[in-house]
Amino acid sequence: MRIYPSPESRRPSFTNFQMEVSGAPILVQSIAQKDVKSAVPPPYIQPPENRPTKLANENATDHKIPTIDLCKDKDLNLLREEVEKACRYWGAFHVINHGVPLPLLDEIRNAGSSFFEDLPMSERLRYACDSNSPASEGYGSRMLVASDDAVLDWRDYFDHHTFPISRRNPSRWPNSPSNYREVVEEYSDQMKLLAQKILGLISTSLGLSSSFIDDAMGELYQNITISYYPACPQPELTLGLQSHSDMGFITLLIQDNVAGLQVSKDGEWVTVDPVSHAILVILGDQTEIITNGIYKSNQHRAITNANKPRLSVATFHDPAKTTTVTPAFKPHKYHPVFYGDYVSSWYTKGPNGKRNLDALLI
Ligand SMILES: O=C(O)CCC(=O)C(=O)O
Ligand SMILES: [Fe+2]
Repeated sequence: MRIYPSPESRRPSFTNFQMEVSGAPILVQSIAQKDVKSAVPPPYIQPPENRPTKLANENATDHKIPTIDLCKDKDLNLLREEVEKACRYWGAFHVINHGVPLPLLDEIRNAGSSFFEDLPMSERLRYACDSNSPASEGYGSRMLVASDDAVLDWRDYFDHHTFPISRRNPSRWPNSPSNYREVVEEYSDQMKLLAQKILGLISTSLGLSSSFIDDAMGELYQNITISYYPACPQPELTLGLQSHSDMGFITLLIQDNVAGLQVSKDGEWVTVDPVSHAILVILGDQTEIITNGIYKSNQHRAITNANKPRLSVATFHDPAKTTTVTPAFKPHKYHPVFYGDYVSSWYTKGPNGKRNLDALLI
């Protein structure tokens, strides 16, 4: 459980800090570039119990996250068994031979790094998201809006709304490099296909029909978030992204060659080695609910490092806010969840590990 500092020892709130530095939107990139060379500002300092105890890799166990080969001629029973094991024991796994063209993985990583590294800040700010509404599209840094006391993540991001097609408006995305919008659209379509394939495997691995989860999800809502973690002068005090599980059904994530993503396994943090051609599948909270807890959503976080910036691309697959998700097996271990309420609660309270999901346990 997170221990909040007593009021007297509280760090300056984000709002005060914001005023101190001129009222402009606060992006970690601008802080990392000019204001801070040797110390991070107080709003980014994690309480001691949340700090990474040692730096990159050193505190990770030698567990390795499972890798599942999705090659076409694979025996279907073997494939389901591998999926079952990975979902039951990890809630996250790499897939290879996934059918997504490999050059596309590099193209979206390159498009992202070009936005964060090649464009001047004034240009990037033309795409600033609305920092007063959660999950708004565009360039931003702050994930949560409700609490001024939340410790801030050492991360900036660009969020794209990609499905349903009615939400997709490429003119709101950068157009440099010149293929940026095209790459994001193509990547979005490919991720949707892969997510549906994997949700089918997850369903059949539990004896459900292959369209069971897809049908329960209803209209698919997909967001693509490119996260950029600038090098951080004090990685031992900060997190790139605090510990959380993803809210929806399934997240497909790729990273660059800088390690930083850690998944929780049996109470320990395990660093996910970057594998450039692999895609990481992360089970979200709705998958835990619909499988009645047979499969657990994966708790994960990102750490920072002092030497290099890091980039990841996460593609989230969620139900509509009007959808209710109910466990597929009885007796139910979770209350049915009205997804819109779940999202509001997540953004109001913050993730803090898996507390929002724990609140639904019967
Ligand atoms: O950057 C990463 O590797 C993790 C990103 C993530 O967990 C998220 O955006 O939900
Ligand atoms: Fe996540």
